[in-house]
Amino acid sequence: MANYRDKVVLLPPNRVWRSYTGGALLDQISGASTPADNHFPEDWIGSLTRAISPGREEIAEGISTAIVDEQSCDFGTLLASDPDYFLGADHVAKHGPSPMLLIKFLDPAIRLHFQCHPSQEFARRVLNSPSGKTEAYHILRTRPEESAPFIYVGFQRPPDPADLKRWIETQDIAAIEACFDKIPVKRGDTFLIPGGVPHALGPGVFMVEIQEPTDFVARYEFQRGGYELPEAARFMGRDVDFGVSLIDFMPRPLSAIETHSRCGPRDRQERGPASWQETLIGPDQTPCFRVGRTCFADPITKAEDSFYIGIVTAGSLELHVGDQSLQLNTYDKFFCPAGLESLELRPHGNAEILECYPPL
Ligand SMILES: O=P(O)(O)OC[C@H]1O[C@](O)(CO)[C@@H](O)[C@@H]1O
Repeated sequence: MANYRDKVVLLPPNRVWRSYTGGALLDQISGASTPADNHFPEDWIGSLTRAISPGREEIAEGISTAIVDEQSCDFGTLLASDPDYFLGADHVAKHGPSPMLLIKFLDPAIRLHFQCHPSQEFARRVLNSPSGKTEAYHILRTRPEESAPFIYVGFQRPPDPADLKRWIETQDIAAIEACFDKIPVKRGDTFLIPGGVPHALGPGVFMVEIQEPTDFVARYEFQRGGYELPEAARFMGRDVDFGVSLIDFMPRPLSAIETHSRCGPRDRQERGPASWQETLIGPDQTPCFRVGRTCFADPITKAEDSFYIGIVTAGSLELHVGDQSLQLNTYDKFFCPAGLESLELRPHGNAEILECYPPL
């Protein structure tokens, strides 16, 4: 194993097949010569979660590779070599040797399927899993051809469950879509989507997704972008009643979305004359993860109580820790071990880091 102490761990691209299309921007970020949208619209970051994709059961897709001390290794093997150092003894005592976190870049070219994920309570009760799939979106940018970028987070007009079941069976997508209003999004917005809340991301919305570490999804739309979902991939190998049983039918008018789904920033703490750290999602909003952001134009020393996955969401900087010195650019991402006391960050102009923390 590489000499990993007193170093951050870099997380190179880890593209994952999905049933929707996108990824041209991710290609561009990683320097591909001919960026193109295809069925690899996501980059899973610091992932120990295996993707569940129809027809790809034999491929161990989703698990991240890590780079530490200039050596490439399996991220899970690295964490397992010293869980208390990487994750923190308190985290390991409470949650075991798993980060309990999954972060992704999502770069959809098309609107995603109408879908819903189990809540933690549903996952524990029905799926024998400690995690459901509560998720959060932090919008990074939107494609210029999308003049009114949006997401759907429902229902604004909840249907009767029996009607919804019929619309799913007959694929009356217009009727399903009519249960939602478009929620406009822009760079810097953050939304929390608890398990049980039906949703669909709009086209061209490039984001960081922070979520519980599972790939559980029920999809109510069977065809998107010319791809037909096999039956087993629609309701996690179960039937339409199971798919509908995941859904929370509580009405969520746009005013409630603004109050409950749109998050932060708050709890601003000054870190320098032109630098601060703030909370985007705190433990009072979900028990599943926490999200913060550091905006800085001064050199700062950054110390945290727990491990986190950091994503440079604007600008560029030099990161110094011990004898490690790294140049990080926009959309670079890294894992900062719990055992690492502090980092020195020297921005070139204005820079911004999104911090994705595990549950408490
Ligand atoms: O059902 P689809 O279109 O493959 O989308 C699945 C994707 O949707 C999300 O749940 C976001 O809503 C991602 O986490 C996931 O990878």
